[in-house]
Amino acid sequence: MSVFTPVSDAELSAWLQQYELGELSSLQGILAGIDNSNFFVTTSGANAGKYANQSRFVLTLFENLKAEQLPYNLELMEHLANAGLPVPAPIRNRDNIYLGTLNGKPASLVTRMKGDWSDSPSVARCAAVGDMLAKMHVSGQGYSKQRENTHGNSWRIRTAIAVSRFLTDAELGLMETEVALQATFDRSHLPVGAIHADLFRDNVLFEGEAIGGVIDFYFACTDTLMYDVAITVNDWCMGSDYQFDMAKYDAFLRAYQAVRTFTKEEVEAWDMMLRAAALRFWLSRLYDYFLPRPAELNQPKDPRHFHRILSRLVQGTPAIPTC
Ligand SMILES: Nc1ncnc2c1ncn2[C@@H]1O[C@H](COP(=O)(O)OP(=O)(O)OP(=O)(O)O)[C@@H](O)[C@H]1O
Ligand SMILES: N[C@@H](CCO)C(=O)O
Repeated sequence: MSVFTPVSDAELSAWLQQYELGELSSLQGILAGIDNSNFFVTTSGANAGKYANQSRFVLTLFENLKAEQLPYNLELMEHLANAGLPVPAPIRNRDNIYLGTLNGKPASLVTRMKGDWSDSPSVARCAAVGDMLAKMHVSGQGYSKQRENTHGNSWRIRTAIAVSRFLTDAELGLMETEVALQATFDRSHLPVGAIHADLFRDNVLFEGEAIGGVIDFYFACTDTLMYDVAITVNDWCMGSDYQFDMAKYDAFLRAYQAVRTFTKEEVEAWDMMLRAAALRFWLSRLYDYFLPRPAELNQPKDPRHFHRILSRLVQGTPAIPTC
């Protein structure tokens, strides 16, 4: 379980007085998640007003992001929710503010989305995610705030240095080559916009084959759209043999392109985007595994998974299907 900052019923009840959501009915720490402290919150519900029909929320205490970094993410969620996409909407308090402080951490309540995630998605679910990601990218073009990717080039270099002593010679060779290649790869001609940047299987909730919610926008930033596609494809379409599952790969990329067509430059950059995405999560998992933060209980994710993906990707990547 990753609850880094505990919250008691009494503390939350007092905090909820700022909102028109009724009284606290239940508070439950969430087992999943490795970055923030998350809780399911149920209230008795408001009698009237904007949130009259809502009683199920998620409370997040942000463990790494500072309050001044959060408006980009929370207002992006609001922007996408207002566009009709199934994204949690931040709840505004009586003073119309959606971000507060609880137990010393920036904290926000958002709507609780319906559905469950699964680690073995069907081809139809992969297509649904391709479609949704493209809709988020298109809608994100109308979002005016900007935020630099905190996991970009300088982070890659810093993190590679920090974890280098834990790597074998072969791993270190691969990492140094890839960090250097990504540092000089020219992305300037690729379309940019608001990206989710962490759209893994555990961040999409399904009700049957329909998406009930896309969650966890806390790595969202302004970056190359194709990089976001690559992050998502590496997770959703990778087979257990570290080859892409071509039915999922084709379904995802066709569904995406039915909403937003890739440019010629994006198609040409595809293999480097897939490698950048694999490198990013190899690095962050290595860091979390070998240099963990103190937590009540924390289960770091396996870095070798992304080492294997990256090792496979450097041998070549399948073409993007044309529509
Ligand atoms: N708005 C929401 N609606 C429904 N469930 C949610 C919502 N937000 C979070 N959850 C639940 O909480 C779990 C953890 O949330 P999340 O993935 O945001 O954790 P995190 O630590 O912030 O991120 P990470 O994915 O980086 O570990 C999710 O798997 C999901 O079960
Ligand atoms: N999705 C990430 C964890 C959150 O950043 C991973 O699987 O490594």
